[in-house]
Amino acid sequence: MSEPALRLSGIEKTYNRGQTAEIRVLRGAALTLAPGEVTALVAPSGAGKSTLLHIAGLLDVPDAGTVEIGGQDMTGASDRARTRVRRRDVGFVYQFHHLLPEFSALENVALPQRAEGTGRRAAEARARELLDSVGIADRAGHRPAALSGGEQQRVAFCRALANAPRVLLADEPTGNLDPATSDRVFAALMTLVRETGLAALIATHNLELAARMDRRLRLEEGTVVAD
Ligand SMILES: Nc1ncnc2c1ncn2[C@@H]1O[C@H](COP(=O)(O)OP(=O)(O)OP(=O)(O)O)[C@@H](O)[C@H]1O
Repeated sequence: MSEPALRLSGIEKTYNRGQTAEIRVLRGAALTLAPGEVTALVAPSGAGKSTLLHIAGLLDVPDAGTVEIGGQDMTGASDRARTRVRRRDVGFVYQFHHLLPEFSALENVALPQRAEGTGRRAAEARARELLDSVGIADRAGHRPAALSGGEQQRVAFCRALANAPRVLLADEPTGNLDPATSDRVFAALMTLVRETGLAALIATHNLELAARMDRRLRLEEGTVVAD
């Protein structure tokens, strides 16, 4: 088997450690994502899926356990190394899109590529292609404030994929979308996954969507179990 795109093992995370309000969110959570596979992460609200996604995406550090991305163990890596791997290998779609308000949709999608040294024309051409794949090429010149919630979500999705990451981590990426648009975004994702060997972990409450993914995992009492 090829090397996992992402491997988490023994992940522990407690908020407010040592205080009376201590919350032990992750208790030995573990999962492995293979390239070219879309995995659903289903969890009730508050179960810790955002915490797990942030740790997997190197935005937060666990109290214990290891995070490997593309076979590289990130435990104890410097902030600089974590930032480099995050930018190059991880795409993130957040629940709230975090688009930059002063830039157009096209620029928002092109920026991560520019940060990695891609020239403007090439970055914008790819951005346009991605926006087209989710049906919003005609909105490329609009700023986020002039886009609907669902359009913003699609821009965020394109931005996450702009640098052709190894791993896509998404928190309710189709939450604001109507069923037809959600299908379209999901189809675009599946095409990319099959074409590029991207590994995707998609947190969702939508069981119908989860049923269409390759694999389903559940976050339960701080551990990850197969559904
Ligand atoms: N920075 C923090 N400090 C203290 N507690 C936190 C912090 N972040 C999250 N928590 C708590 O940890 C638990 C898990 O939070 P998390 O955001 O990971 O849940 P979630 O499964 O993503 O929830 P939702 O589906 O509602 O977004 C919750 O009880 C939350 O209140």
